Amino acid sequence: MKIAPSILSADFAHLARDIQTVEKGGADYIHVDVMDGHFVPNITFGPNVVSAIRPITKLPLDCHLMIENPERYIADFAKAGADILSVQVESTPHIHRAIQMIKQQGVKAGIVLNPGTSVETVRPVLADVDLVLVMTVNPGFGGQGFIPTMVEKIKTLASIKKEMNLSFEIEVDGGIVPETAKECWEAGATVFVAGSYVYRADEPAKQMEALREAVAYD
Ligand SMILES: O=C(CO)[C@H](O)[C@H](O)COP(=O)(O)O
Ligand SMILES: [Fe+2]
Repeated sequence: MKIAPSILSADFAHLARDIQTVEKGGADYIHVDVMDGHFVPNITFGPNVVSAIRPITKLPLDCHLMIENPERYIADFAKAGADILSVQVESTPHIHRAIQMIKQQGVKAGIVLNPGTSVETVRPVLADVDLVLVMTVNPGFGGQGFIPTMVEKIKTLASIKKEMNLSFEIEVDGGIVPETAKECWEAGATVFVAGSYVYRADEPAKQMEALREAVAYD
């Protein structure tokens, strides 16, 4: 499994410290939640913050764009140092074009499905992406409860992936704790975003270890 701590739950006054803590603790990616106050009712980081944190970690920056018409900012985020750029399929009428724009920047391309968006919607572009992120909460805020019906959706996606012989990662985001991580892993998820579970604790490294253990012993 890969663990991607979300800096949405970090202490913004000590972002460098909090990123380095999870890097030392064995994180695989740093998950950066970009929110514009339109697509979701919250505002967070822009490309300037991505370029500021780029030099302080070797980990890939996994940027989750929750912004309307993300095409406008793909080049900016790529130049800022994003390694994976994932766009919400509901945020643009031109998801295929957005994916191509991300790839032209030499960055890994991901697509994100809100809880109410079906996997069938993205079947025509699955062969073009490196990652599919299944939102397991409604996007906008950290600390929300996992939506249990998303497990079935992950299973459906994993079965289409197998049927089409594709190799994209299946990422889950929202309400990830050991119990939900285990369910998502068994359903076929491979990358686990965790914000509040990792950061709202005294020892983020121990939290990540607990996620790995939940998956290891089934
Ligand atoms: O995309 C997100 C919210 O829109 C965050 O990545 C997600 O909510 C992580 O937070 P938590 O693990 O606390 O649920
Ligand atoms: Fe996210």
